[in-house]
Amino acid sequence: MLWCGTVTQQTAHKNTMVICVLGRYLLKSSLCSRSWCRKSSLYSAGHGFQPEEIREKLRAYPGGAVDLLTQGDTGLAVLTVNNPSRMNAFSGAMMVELEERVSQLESWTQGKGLIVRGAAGTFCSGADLNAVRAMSNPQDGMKMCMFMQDALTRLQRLPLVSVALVEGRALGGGSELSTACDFRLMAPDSVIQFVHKHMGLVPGWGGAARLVRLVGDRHALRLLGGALKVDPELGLRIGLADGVLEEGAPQDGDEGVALRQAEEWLSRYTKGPAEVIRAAKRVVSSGRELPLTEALRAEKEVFGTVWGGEANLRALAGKTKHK
Ligand SMILES: CC[C@H](C(=O)O)C(=O)SCCNC(=O)CCNC(=O)[C@H](O)C(C)(C)COP(=O)(O)OP(=O)(O)OC[C@H]1O[C@@H](n2cnc3c(N)ncnc32)[C@H](O)[C@@H]1OP(=O)(O)O
Repeated sequence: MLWCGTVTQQTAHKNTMVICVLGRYLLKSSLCSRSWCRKSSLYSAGHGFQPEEIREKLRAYPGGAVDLLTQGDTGLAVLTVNNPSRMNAFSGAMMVELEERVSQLESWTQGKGLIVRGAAGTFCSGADLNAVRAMSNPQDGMKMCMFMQDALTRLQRLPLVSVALVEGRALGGGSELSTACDFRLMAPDSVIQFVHKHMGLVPGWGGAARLVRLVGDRHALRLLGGALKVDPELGLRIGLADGVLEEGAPQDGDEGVALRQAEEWLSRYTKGPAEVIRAAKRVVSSGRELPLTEALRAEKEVFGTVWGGEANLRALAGKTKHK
């Protein structure tokens, strides 16, 4: 790794800038050599995880879509679970599309923030029960479980600040999807409910592991054991919700109101150079997932990608005090 030292002369400054940019490029390319952040899967063939075989099986259950809109000017993206006739339940084909959208976002190097929402004013009612019935044998269930755990873990690890915009209901797998985002914003009348118990199940898309980390083991056990309906007040109290949208439901079906509120909320945490915002998410991800020593080493590597970087040098050259 090239060290980007401080410089005194203007010419040296330019050379150092070039060296720093090159050094950071070399660092970034090595940064995600660590399994925890690169696009590798949680599972391997040894676990019976054959992604292409599973995709083919899931595509046999069509319906709905997972739409993605990226905004180059703001660095914000909106991912919409779109199956309104089924309360945005995930068909098998939508599970495959979700993974495809996550892959697109993994390649979006200028991305800073992500809003995950549902169409038609409701979030997501989990897996499509018709698909669930058709895949109820243990082998298919395990394959769907590994596929969705992998896709949602990769979504959570994106170097973008993500927020679930929860309107209406987030049930079952829908509640699990909300936990794969960094934050959750809830509409005043919305509900997050881990209904799995009523299905004779427990979460299978990674929602239990993430819920314990979000709210602690005791609240997690209450939500799973009791299939409790989490409204915004309870969500804020236990730390599952990070904000509540203002009253004043969308007028005349203007779904945009909630989305605009979510964009404004998220922009507080994504304003600034993309490389800095993405680095912030990376160091938090490593702190969230790794043992301390490894997290410190990962932090050092990420720090090296911004130390002496354009944003850093610009800030150092500037005279502005930070409010
Ligand atoms: C690991 C994930 C886990 C798993 O895969 O094991 C799951 O996520 S399993 C699924 C867990 N989700 C549920 O159990 C929710 C089931 N749905 C409901 O409880 C209700 O539909 C509700 C509360 C979402 C909405 O109720 P409401 O009365 O407002 O509307 P309807 O029930 O009439 O629903 C409208 C329409 O949508 C269909 N629908 C809703 N949810 C699903 C779903 N998960 N899969 C398939 N279809 C769903 C519902 O059948 C209605 O269709 P219609 O043709 O009009 O009967």
